[in-house]
Amino acid sequence: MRLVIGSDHAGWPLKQTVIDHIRKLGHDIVDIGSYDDKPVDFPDIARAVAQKVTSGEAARGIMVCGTGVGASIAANKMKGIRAAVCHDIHSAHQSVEHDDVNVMCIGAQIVGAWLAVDLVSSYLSAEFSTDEDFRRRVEKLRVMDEQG
Ligand SMILES: O=C[C@H](O)[C@H](O)[C@H](O)COP(=O)(O)O
Repeated sequence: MRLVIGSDHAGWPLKQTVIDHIRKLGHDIVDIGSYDDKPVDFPDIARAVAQKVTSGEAARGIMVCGTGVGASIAANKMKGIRAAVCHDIHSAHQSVEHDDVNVMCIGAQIVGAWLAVDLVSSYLSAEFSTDEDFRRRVEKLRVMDEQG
């Protein structure tokens, strides 16, 4: 899978661990920054991650900020994005299976490296269900994106 990852300064320390893990899993990942602890605004990075996903350049995205919350709010402002903070394994895979989440957000101040890589593995191995209930609900999300 081709992926995109971004972080703000608070997420940056965890980001490289996540990237290394994703590469070991055999995925192709583009790192759009940030690249150090210099303060940056998470909406700018989340927007860039979202654009890579909505353009089709990446199948899914990952954002790492302090809590994952700001990143998910920002990414969800972008049409076509279904972003979620996932700090437990069940949410990491069910968010894809039921909700077709395409940007997973992680808080580097909340989870450690071991949990982060397990979250990412769960997220990447999950597929959107073919169940018509879940398809109908995600279609309603798409309509909300279009019409409010
Ligand atoms: O939801 C927002 C994120 O957790 C940010 O990473 C956080 O607000 C950054 O805070 P600071 O600029 O104090 O490091």
